[in-house]
Amino acid sequence: MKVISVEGLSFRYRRAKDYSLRDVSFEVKKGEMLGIIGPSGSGKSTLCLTLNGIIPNSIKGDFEGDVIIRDPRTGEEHSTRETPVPHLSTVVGLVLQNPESQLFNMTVEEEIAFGLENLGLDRNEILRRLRWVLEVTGLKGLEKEFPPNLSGGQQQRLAIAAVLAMEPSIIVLDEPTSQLDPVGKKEVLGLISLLNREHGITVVLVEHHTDYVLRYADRVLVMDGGRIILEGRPEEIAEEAETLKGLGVKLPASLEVSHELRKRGLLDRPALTPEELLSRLARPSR
Ligand SMILES: Nc1ncnc2c1ncn2[C@@H]1O[C@H](COP(=O)(O)OP(=O)(O)OP(=O)(O)O)[C@@H](O)[C@H]1O
Repeated sequence: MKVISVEGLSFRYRRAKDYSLRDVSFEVKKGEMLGIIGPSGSGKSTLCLTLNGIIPNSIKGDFEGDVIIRDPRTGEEHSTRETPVPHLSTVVGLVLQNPESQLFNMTVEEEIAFGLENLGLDRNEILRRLRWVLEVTGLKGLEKEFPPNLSGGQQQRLAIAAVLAMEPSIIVLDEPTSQLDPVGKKEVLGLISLLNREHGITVVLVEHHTDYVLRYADRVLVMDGGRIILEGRPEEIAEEAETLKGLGVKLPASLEVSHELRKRGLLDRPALTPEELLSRLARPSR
């Protein structure tokens, strides 16, 4: 079942000279993890903002085409142009780069409960969701903490927890690890995999870590100049190492090495992970 359908989407910010998105079309199926990569300024963040309706409802500009979100629980379809953002955010949750910009309550539990109180849920339902998200995001025991006192990884997990409490079926994350140290990155990427694999949440992930995207995403979009220039499974995208390098996208070390070996006729296809590269190099047929 398709949960996101983007059709002929173009967007130009108010007063901007150029379009930031140009005739973008793609679909996301229920339970998929879609990775989005591309150079800086290629339109990845703008695309994320269109998926929960912030563009064009709150950030206005010239908007053409359609973004349709289907709630797999009810089967209802929402055109983002015609649906208020608070309603869409119960189907599509959005997590941004900088966790601090998303946290504004005095304690972890208030941060998580905030959106739920606004939904008008009763106390028992709020407590049920609070317990669940604290457990899933590994923040149990930190309920009374002041969010700025948490580590970067914990803060970003809290931002994800607050989004998750709305029980969206889709989560869109725009470079959620870019402000984090290596430990924080690992925590957050681990949580995203868990949500996708164990909890069936559909994930759209913009991530500079191409190694993670190529390892875990089901499908990958590569953007440049507001357009989708490549779309495929990670193995297919890995075949385009030269194009990615030309765009300035940082390749995972295993892909970089296997690309060079392949150019010299020493490997028949690219390796997505160090484990794959090592096991193929150990075999006579590569
Ligand atoms: N609020 C805005 N007003 C006008 N132009 C904007 C605005 N936000 C982004 N842009 C422009 O839209 C284009 C796409 O930017 P966007 O932030 O979506 O790219 P990105 O791929 O997410 O980049 P990065 O990886 O650096 O976050 C850029 O040319 C950018 O300057």
